[in-house]
Amino acid sequence: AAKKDKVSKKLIKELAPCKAILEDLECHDDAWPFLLPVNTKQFPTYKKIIKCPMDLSTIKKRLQDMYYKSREEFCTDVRQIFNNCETFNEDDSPVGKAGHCMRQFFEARWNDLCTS
Ligand SMILES: Cc1ncccc1N[C@@H](C)c1ccc2c(c1)OCCO2
Repeated sequence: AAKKDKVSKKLIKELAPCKAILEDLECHDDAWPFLLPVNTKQFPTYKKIIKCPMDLSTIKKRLQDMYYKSREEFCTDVRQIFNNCETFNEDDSPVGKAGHCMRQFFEARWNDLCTS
């Protein structure tokens, strides 16, 4: 039991900063395209083109459900949002530009975390 407690304490320590980063992403001016899963009725080709849909509300739920076993798993899901955005949207489209801006914001926050 002691070993397990050590692991879960480490995990809470690791994932607490991820929750803070997620909250900052959610309230960013350019977060609007990424707050909820892309509506595949509104974008019928999305499901065909994007194999791993991801959005901020899904990541929030996964954090709450203790789905992530490490900080890296959280980071991979966030990057999935921006990779999907680049695949589906033109760079100079409103959504494409928002994706590049949000990715830059995230990677800077992620670096702070990893160098803190
Ligand atoms: C991130 C993303 N990638 C591809 C397609 C959509 C989206 N986001 C949705 C919310 C979205 C983004 C932009 C919209 C929209 C919905 O509905 C209509 C007008 O513009």
